[in-house]
Amino acid sequence: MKLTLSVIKADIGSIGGHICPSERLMDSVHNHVNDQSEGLLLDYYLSYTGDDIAILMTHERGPGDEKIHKLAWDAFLAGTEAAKAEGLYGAGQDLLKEAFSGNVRGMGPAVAELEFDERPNEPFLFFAADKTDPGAYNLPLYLAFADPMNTPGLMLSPGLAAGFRFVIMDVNYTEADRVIELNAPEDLYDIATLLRDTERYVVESVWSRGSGEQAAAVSTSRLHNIAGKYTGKDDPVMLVRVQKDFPATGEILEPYAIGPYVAGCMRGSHQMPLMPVQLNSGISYFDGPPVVSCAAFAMHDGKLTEPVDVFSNPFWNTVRGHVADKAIDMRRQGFFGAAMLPMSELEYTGIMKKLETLDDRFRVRD
Ligand SMILES: O=C(COP(=O)(O)O)[C@@H](O)[C@H](O)[C@H](O)COP(=O)(O)O
Repeated sequence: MKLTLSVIKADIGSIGGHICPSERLMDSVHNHVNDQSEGLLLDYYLSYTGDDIAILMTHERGPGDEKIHKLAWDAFLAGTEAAKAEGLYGAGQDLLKEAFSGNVRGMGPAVAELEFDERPNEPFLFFAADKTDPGAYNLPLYLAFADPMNTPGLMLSPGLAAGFRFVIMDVNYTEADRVIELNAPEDLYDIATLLRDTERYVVESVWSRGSGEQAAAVSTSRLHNIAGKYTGKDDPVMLVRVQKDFPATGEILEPYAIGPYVAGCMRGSHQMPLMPVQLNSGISYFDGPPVVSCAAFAMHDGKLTEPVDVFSNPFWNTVRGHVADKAIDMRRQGFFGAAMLPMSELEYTGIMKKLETLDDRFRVRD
């Protein structure tokens, strides 16, 4: 029987603006998952990153399973009630549809799922980001799975020698899922050509070409495609299997030391550096900076070990310092130039209305 790892996350309310869920909210989601897990889940783990709550679940029911997705949806509904009772900001924000219809995809919550035959030892990483969108993982995944400057395993390990297949989604296409499959290393320049455009092309999954096994799964939902207006950034989750036929944990983590500029932060409309943070960290400076957390696990027969908080290692304090410096530098230029996203990507419609009004006031000189 294959095992499935499902992570489903949502922003359903926060203390003090969009910064962090309350204890009562976390408890209500936890209680619901705990009460409903029997006979469905092998194990689960709950955490938050910024104001997003993620439910990581292990089970044998395969990706997209109605009962698993409903369990998470109902847990978020229970949490929303707790959020309303406490007057939290944005209660139920990511639950964009009235009624559950078989699967949370397209309903607001973000989903990433992996199905595999469990190895005798099964190490994997669970990433969660806030105040940014799924394109934030493009660079770390490219470097970890396709660049020997980052991942010496591509040169040194026979298990990685055949390279990796990237499945990339065009997230601006709203009619259906539009994807392309490209192979590293042969298609490297084509992969780079797409992944540089983080707002349109997003890595959905990565596969080992040697074993055929799936290495990574990323949530690719775009909330504004579902809601038709800004309802918060997409705040992506990701699962990555590591070691042996996959990159080592350290090779997956190395790119996060760059603190690359990503879309998001204040009002989802800025370019700010991505800060690796500890598990269960809130948001602060300029509704940001965009943050990413990572929990490392091992599992056996679907039972999870305790999480290891990889970005709590002292090494990452220096990185956080660099990222904070980059963030403050960028904020010095306010709305100017690269500090804000291009007009087409601005998450608030107010500026578009303003431009229309100003357009009427333009006149062509004789
Ligand atoms: O990006 C933000 C929230 O994102 P999130 O929902 O947490 O993904 C914030 O910067 C808000 O846009 C900002 O605080 C204004 O919020 P509103 O007053 O419009 O709710």
